[in-house]
Amino acid sequence: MSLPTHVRLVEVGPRDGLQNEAQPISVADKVRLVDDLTDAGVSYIEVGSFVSPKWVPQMAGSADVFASIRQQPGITYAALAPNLRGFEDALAAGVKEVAVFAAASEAFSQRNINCSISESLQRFAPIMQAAREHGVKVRGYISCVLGCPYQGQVDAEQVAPIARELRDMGCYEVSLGDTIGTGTPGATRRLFEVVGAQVPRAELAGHFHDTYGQALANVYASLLEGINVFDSSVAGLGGCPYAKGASGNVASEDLLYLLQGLGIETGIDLDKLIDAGQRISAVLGRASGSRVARARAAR
Ligand SMILES: CC(C)(COP(=O)([O-])OP(=O)([O-])OC[C@H]1O[C@@H](n2cnc3c(N)ncnc32)[C@H](O)[C@@H]1OP(=O)([O-])[O-])[C@@H](O)C(=O)NCCC(=O)NCCSC(=O)C[C@@](C)(O)CC(=O)[O-]
Repeated sequence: MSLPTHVRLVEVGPRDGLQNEAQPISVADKVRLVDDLTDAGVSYIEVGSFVSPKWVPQMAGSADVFASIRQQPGITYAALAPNLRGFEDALAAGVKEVAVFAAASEAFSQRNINCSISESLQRFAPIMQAAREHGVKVRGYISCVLGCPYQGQVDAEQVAPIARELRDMGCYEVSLGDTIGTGTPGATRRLFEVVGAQVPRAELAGHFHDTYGQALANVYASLLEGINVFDSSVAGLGGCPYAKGASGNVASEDLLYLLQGLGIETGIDLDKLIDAGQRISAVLGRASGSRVARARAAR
């Protein structure tokens, strides 16, 4: 398969990246991060989550963040919604696109959203209905597609029917999440072969955490499978509160560097993206998780 000429990056740093941070991060710092990403030319930014603050305290101020970010036309500013309550809160905050999140492993589903996989899909049904009524687009996530922190191995055959169900319910795209980063390029290719037989590849995205250092290789394997949308996190921020030891997503700067090297367009300015990552890393008081950003800083 030939490589695409254009890839869409879904920047999840402000949500997936920050949700696991123990230290308080001010609304102003979150707003600054989103605005910096807008200025860098990112076309899709996941800004926050309308989840229970008891479960994920760091996302509690998401409505305040939405109220203060500088929204530019043509850019999607999205949020997670686990249930109808979350969807309604997102709607009240002016959110135009939400993401629902399921898991490929029963154990992870219970730890993350306190219900079984099938119950989670039932919970999404009223969200899909309300979203249709309000003209809100819905993206779907599936976690643990290449391994689960509680159950271990997850087969692609477990992922495919959930992806198909999310699509049938009305998700315009389903992002397959390697939550604990154990996936390898071989397993990634097989995953997209199996899931791609049930859901068109143009409606699938890759979401790779870099815990085992495989994320960029998995992106490349996905490109070879015809996948054109990837989630990433500026400065490699992140980890999942319900996957102990999981590190951040593939760093957006490193992903962009890879894509630029392949001649693939994204519309994003690498220097500005690096600046955005350096600024939030300074707020967090640690070095950027992006190797490209660190290499540039050392020059
Ligand atoms: C789904 C629930 C709410 C179920 O949690 P529950 O305890 O079963 O829910 P409940 O309906 O029994 O409600 C319990 C309390 O939460 C409140 N509540 C209920 N819903 C909401 C809401 N939407 N917003 C705010 N508050 C809410 C509700 O009002 C009540 O408050 P109380 O009466 O105790 O004061 C909970 O488990 C939850 O919020 N989980 C979120 C977990 C999460 O955000 N995980 C991280 C995101 S997923 C991820 O990172 C993976 C991904 C997407 O990146 C891909 C990958 O890497 O794999």
